[in-house]
Amino acid sequence: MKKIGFIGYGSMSSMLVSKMLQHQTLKEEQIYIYSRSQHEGVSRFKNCHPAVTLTSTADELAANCDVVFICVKPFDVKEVVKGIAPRLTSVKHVISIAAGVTTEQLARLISAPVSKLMPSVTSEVDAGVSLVVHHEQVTEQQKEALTQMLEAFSLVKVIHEQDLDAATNLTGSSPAYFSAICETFVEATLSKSQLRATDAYEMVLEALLGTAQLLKQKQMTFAETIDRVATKGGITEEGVNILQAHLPPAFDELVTRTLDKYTAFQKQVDMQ
Ligand SMILES: NC(=O)C1=CN([C@@H]2O[C@H](COP(=O)(O)OP(=O)(O)OC[C@H]3O[C@@H](n4cnc5c(N)ncnc54)[C@H](OP(=O)(O)O)[C@@H]3O)[C@@H](O)[C@H]2O)C=CC1
Ligand SMILES: O=C(O)[C@@H]1CCC=N1
Repeated sequence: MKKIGFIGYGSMSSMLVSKMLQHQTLKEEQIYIYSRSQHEGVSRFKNCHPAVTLTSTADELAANCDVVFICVKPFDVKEVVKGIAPRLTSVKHVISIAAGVTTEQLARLISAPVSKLMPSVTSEVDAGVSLVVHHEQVTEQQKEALTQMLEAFSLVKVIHEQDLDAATNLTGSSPAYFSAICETFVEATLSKSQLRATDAYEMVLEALLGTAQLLKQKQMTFAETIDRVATKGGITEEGVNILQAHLPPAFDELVTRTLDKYTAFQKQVDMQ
């Protein structure tokens, strides 16, 4: 039975561990966690899952585990990985979830094959996409094992690293973008109506869910959905026209600025 370790027990790693346990893709006995701060969430998790091993150092975790997930913030990755590099030999598999740190940057530090995973907070409700990139030397068995760990609670897409940052905008980041759009939409509506905020929130939430279900279950395209709702010469058409006029520059800037930030992160990691 392979031992699977998680370095860092924050928002994403706690979600990944809980989901893997819930869907029984991992057993408690297989799981090792190293939490630098050993915060309350870690002890609560250990109380619920007594067979999980909490290690007192990252080195102890790396020495014991076959697969090591690096779940720390981008600028902490290098320090963590350098500290355990001698343990990350060619028989192990290292999986980093840090945005803006490439597999190549990690491969330069260790002998173990490296993959990158971009999870999504939407996997908390068994939805969303897990983006995966494999560097050279990751074996077919390791690729398959990672897919199996993730596919119970997400759609797994294995892609080329050159597209990872752009794809992350559509997956891992988009719940924040959709929320920002809905928040603005609700605020504008509230400023011109007597609706209660809670009702407006509920209305937009149900509409959002329904739209996603329509698109998915009926396999409707975005254009078809717009056509079904925006009657020619009607009211919605007016709203769609406004969005189609104003959104392209906003999204163009969003994509440009976020991709530039990934590049800046990579450069900063190189300089560390
Ligand atoms: N939030 C999201 O939706 C997504 C996040 N990501 C990536 O996931 C990574 C983690 O993000 P997220 O979970 O949101 O962030 P959190 O701040 O919730 O978690 C980061 C964790 O890193 C740990 N940590 C920091 N420094 C060290 C260190 N030197 N040694 C050991 N552990 C350390 C801390 O864990 P502890 O206190 O347990 O030591 C902390 O909880 C980031 O790199 C981010 O780019 C990727 C896709 C989506
Ligand atoms: O915002 C971030 O840095 C990470 C990457 C994807 C989602 N959250």
